[in-house]
Amino acid sequence: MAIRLPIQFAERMKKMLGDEYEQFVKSYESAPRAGIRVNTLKIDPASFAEISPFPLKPIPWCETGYYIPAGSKPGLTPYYHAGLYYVQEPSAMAPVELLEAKPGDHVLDLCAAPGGKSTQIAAHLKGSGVLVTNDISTDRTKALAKNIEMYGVRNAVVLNESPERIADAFPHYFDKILIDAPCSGEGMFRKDEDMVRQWEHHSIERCVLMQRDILDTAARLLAPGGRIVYSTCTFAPEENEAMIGEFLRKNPSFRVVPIRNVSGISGGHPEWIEQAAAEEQFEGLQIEPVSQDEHPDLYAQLQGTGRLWPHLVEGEGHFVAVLQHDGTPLDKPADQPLYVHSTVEKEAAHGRNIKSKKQKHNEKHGGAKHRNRSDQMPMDAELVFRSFVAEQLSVDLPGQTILYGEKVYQTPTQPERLAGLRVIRAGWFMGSVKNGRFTPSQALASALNAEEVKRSVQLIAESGEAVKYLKGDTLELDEDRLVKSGTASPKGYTLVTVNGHSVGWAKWQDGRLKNEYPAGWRWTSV
Ligand SMILES: C[S@@+](CC[C@H](N)C(=O)[O-])C[C@H]1O[C@@H](n2cnc3c(N)ncnc32)[C@H](O)[C@@H]1O
Repeated sequence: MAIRLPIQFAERMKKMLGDEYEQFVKSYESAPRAGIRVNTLKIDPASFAEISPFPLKPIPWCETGYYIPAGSKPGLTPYYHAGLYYVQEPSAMAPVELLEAKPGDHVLDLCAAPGGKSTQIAAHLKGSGVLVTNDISTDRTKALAKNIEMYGVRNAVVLNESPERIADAFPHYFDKILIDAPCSGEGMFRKDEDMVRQWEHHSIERCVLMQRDILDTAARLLAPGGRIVYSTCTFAPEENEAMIGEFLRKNPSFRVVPIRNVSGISGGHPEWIEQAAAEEQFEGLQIEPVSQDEHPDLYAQLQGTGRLWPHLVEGEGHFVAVLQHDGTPLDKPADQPLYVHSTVEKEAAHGRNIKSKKQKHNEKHGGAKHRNRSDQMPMDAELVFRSFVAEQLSVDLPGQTILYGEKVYQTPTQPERLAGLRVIRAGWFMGSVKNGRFTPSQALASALNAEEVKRSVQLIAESGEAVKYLKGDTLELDEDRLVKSGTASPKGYTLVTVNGHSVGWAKWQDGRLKNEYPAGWRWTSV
């Protein structure tokens, strides 16, 4: 066998799987399956298939997901830098498909870093509605923010918070909540052998306590009639069926939506809770077994949760449960006065608004849904930003414009909700105003397309010039390569695209394209 599985894990899996165990353990002899998910915010799957650097084979449970051959190096192509796809473990693509987020929804991804599932949710929202994406780890939130920006998401707020503090600021606000819970990671053994070594330290008990807290808090964040999808990449029933059983007992206004007819997804196993409880595996965790005789309805619901197995599908393994609220009133109305934390964080304290003409008109004439208590953004900063937009862009900016320090954002939510929270991105980051000048951000470039700017230049992936740009080089470039709208001068910020897909900014002058691609984003391999 290629991987030495922890003995305790192997013994437990043998008891759980019985005759199927041999097949399960054999799956560890083959290589993990690699997958990508096409970013439909930037390209449709059929158009991507025409330019894909590797052969694509559809993943049955995700319309935009594809297997790619082992050893494909998907992180080393200009299209990766253009955010045309996300490299994602295939079974991890299932939960978001079951969340059924649609344009206009308010969606929360509570445990989101590094952003695989958040970028998938954003694709379902198609730029409309609100995505609040959060992770408790400060370090991992940096990767989350970068991925949100690389994938061209315009309607996301990125937080680095505890679920409790988000629940204080957004009580019963979300139509859909994803909990991709921290877990003991048993489904990661084949992909990352380090996870085998870490398994002993990632005790199931510790994970159960975290998962319980997160699930309890999610119920305070959901709007009546909303949906929670809970997922893990582990096989332990304590973290899966037992966790959902406990949640349903505490929250009778929720029911499991059975996962049926989704190719590759098998049913949940409530009998494993009883089996494990009988063997006292739950000592100290206070998880009650679910018996088919005594709790037939709960038992049947847990059978409707889903499992992806490495010996049954091409993927590493996942658990997923869809929890639907019945719409009865929850404890607090969704539009109750906003809670404002007493310790307002430095950045949030500086959150000030630039009001659009429409917002100002609404406020004057009493038509605004929401009045802002923050200070007005200084007129000079507003003018600087607005004149950049007028001179350089041809786009309707979504949401409300706000200033955090020097940084300008278009936020999809009410800025007051963010006061006191650790905000990593208050919305789509436009750029910074400093000394009377506006510098556009990388996030602005990666979410725009060539039709939305006054000046763009197309670099060709196959010619090598795209890689040169991505490495930070200055390019020699004739003026006639610039695509300008109307009477725009050739000088100034130019959107750089790779075969038509935006990657960053540059400035053209006298036959040279000065590189504005940020150092932290550059292509570093030779
Ligand atoms: C399985 S990973 C998430 C992977 C991510 N959903 C994706 O698709 O890229 C679980 C994440 O939960 C975060 N986490 C752990 N405890 C948390 C908590 N109490 N609240 C929010 N996030 C938490 C961890 O930092 C980790 O990034």
